[in-house]
Amino acid sequence: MTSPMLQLEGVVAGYGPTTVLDHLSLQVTAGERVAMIGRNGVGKTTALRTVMGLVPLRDGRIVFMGEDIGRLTPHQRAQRGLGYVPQTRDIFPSLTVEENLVAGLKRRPRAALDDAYALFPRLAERRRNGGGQLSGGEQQMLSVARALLGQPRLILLDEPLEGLAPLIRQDLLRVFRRLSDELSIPVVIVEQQVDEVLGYADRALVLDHGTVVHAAPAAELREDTETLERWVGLAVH
Ligand SMILES: Nc1ncnc2c1ncn2[C@@H]1O[C@H](COP(=O)(O)OP(=O)(O)OP(=O)(O)O)[C@@H](O)[C@H]1O
Repeated sequence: MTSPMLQLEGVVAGYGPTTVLDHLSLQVTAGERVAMIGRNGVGKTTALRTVMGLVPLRDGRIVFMGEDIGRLTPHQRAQRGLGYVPQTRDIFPSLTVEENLVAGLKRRPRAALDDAYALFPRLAERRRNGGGQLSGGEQQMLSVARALLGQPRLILLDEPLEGLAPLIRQDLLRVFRRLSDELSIPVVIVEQQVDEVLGYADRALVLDHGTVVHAAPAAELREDTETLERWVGLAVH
């Protein structure tokens, strides 16, 4: 079996007196697309933020590419190859699309922008527009493109489809597919659009009270209305 790229073992984390992640364990292997679903407030965002070091680890281990990263700063984790696209769309509204991308280049040559534009032709068309003038879908594309300029080895996406029209959601999912299919970048995606994300992912993890309560191939879970109703509170068809 391929060794996991990312491994969480008994992760405990929370805010103040509240424990949100309660011995969360999961693994992600190379090129995989993993969906994380569950009701509101079960800890999905907290799980991604804890992997990035934005919420401190209280117990357990986080291992990335064989290294225990649980005490590293968010910046160090990003340097190790963890990419993160937060729910809040991480862009500068007062800068143009191109300036936003340049800010994400770090020390990479400017030619790397061509890769971003190839992946998102819409951003090439809008390169001189201000970030704040973009549609929600375009802002999400910019946020993802910026994260990719950091050359992540694994990318964490927090509700990237939220508030977007169906056609834009499909556009984004097509790009996310290329990440794993063509670039072998595994994707962990938290999403409320359960039907669409299960159509996209290989494997699904259902969270409740900060731990995995169900794990299955995504296609299988998509048909499993009983499990979805029980843990996610909705039927997808
Ligand atoms: N900064 C914070 N300070 C205190 N409590 C927080 C903070 N962020 C989240 N929480 C609480 O932690 C719990 C888990 O939140 P989290 O955002 O991880 O859940 P989620 O599964 O991502 O939910 P949603 O689907 O609504 O985004 C919730 O009860 C939430 O109110």
